[in-house]
Amino acid sequence: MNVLKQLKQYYWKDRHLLFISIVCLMCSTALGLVYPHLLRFLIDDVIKKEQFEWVPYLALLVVGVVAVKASFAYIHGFTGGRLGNRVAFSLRNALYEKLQVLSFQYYDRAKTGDLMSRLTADLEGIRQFIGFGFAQLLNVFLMFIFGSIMMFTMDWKLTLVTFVTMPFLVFTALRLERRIHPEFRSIRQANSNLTTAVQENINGVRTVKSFAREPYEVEKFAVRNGEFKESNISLSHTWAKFFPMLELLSSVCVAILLTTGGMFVINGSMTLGELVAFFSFIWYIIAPMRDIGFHINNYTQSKASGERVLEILNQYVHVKDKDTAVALRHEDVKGSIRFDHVTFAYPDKQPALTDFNLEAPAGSVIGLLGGTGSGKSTVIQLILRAYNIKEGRITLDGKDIRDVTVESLRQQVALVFQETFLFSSTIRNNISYGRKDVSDEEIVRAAKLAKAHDFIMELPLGYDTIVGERGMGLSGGQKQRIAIARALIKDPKILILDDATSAVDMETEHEIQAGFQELMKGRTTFIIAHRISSLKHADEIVVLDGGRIIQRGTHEQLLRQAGHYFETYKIQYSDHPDFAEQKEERRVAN
Ligand SMILES: Nc1ncnc2c1ncn2[C@@H]1O[C@H](COP(=O)(O)OP(=O)(O)OP(=O)(O)O)[C@@H](O)[C@H]1O
Repeated sequence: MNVLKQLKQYYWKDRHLLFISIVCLMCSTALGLVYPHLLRFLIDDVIKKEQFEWVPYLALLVVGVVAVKASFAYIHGFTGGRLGNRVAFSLRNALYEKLQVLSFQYYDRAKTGDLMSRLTADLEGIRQFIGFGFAQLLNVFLMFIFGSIMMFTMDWKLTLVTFVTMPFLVFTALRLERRIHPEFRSIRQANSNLTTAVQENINGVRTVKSFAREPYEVEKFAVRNGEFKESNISLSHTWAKFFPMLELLSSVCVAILLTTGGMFVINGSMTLGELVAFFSFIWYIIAPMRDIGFHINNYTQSKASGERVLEILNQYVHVKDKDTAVALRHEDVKGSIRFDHVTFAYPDKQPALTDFNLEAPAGSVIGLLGGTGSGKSTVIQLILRAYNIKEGRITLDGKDIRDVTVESLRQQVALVFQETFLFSSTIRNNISYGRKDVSDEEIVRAAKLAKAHDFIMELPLGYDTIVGERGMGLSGGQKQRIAIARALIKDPKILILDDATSAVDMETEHEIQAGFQELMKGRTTFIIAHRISSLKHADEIVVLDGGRIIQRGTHEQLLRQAGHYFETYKIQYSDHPDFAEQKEERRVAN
């Protein structure tokens, strides 16, 4: 019930639907109690006393009762359906909203397939339970109470005798609940593992095919599918074990009733009509007891689902605004960034940056160079406040970035990654993604600056061409140019190019960079690149190794020093005419 309590805010606002649904189900159940009385009347007062003129009235009454009962059932179904769907709607929105605010730290470990299964299968479980399961579970108890009251008022001795197996029935039903709950949890987990396997396989289809690893993938899927099957089989085993037991215990009740009740009728302490009515009432008790397994099943399933959904909703958000955080105004931001003795480690890892210091005045260009894993991307992530730092501070125009709202901070920054993600939408929408109101002229201007306009115009639908989620039909370089245009349109104060020109050839890189020269004016730019050609115009180049700065200076200064920068230069420019000249300059300088 704790899960239901935690989910209260999602269904409580529609409580009128819940109440109507429950009341209607109760009324429908209560009306069912009329039948046994009608039966008793038919046998004892009509058939035995040969008052057959009552039969048509009784038949009409039954039709009337059925019609009213059906109306209540309809209202129960209608309101329950509405309630379930409304709850699912608000939960789905809440989950999606939460997914937007969860920090990078969460996504570092999250599995897409798992998240998808929580947003779909688990939500469906909750919808079913809140819409119908809850009212039905309550109805089970009501049927039991109504039925027992009726039976006790008719013949309390017979009722007591009949109820002798009830404690065993309840005990078995409760044991069943305890057993199947963990099984449902493993089914849900196995289901999400299965979804993850499919999702990763589809996402990585090119890698799978290029390594000819289809058989391995099939096997991996078969293992997970096997786990899913085993969890389901284990559940049906439990079910198969318990269900006959519940059936047996309820049949014992009926047998006791028939024997004892039969004796009562024979010795005249009960009429035949009363026994028949009693026999109908006993189903009011047995049916809920026998179905309690099904309802408990339903309840435990949705409880397991609810736990998985709540796990996301209750997930801690690492990066969030302080109460005193101020929103930056775009026009006031100049863009100077400063790292002040920053040491940062990803969770459970060695520091990715150690005592990192950097001064990037507004409008300057900072180049970051270093081997794989040296910490370049981490510098960028920290500017965006993707993670919280524990030591040191990062400031924007002198303000600690923890004192400004995350949204307004990120609005000042535009990023172009090595890997471009395009949404399955038109090229126009992909370019204008970072801003709300953008004119076509601005889109074209940005595309021209990013050298994307010409190839876009060659596409059959131009800017209205729909690209797939992986930028279907576009080359790596073309995707990247769209990403560059997307960054340009944001008119950012801080521009970050994370290996942004790695997928384009040298000539295009040169062209794009010519565009960048204009773009970079008035913006602080961080360039991560492996090519010296992308960095050499930077005002300062920082060379990183193992999270520490090992060299810093301008291109010219660094070329005059022995070290990583010059070694990289040597490798990239060894067959370039400038190289001999540079070598000579260095020799003279040394
Ligand atoms: N999300 C993450 N979670 C945990 N550790 C990470 C994460 N991202 C990076 N790291 C670790 O931090 C260190 C620095 O990584 P970073 O991505 O900053 O290097 P990089 O210089 O950008 O490398 P590359 O050129 O290969 O992209 C590495 O040891 C890396 O394994």
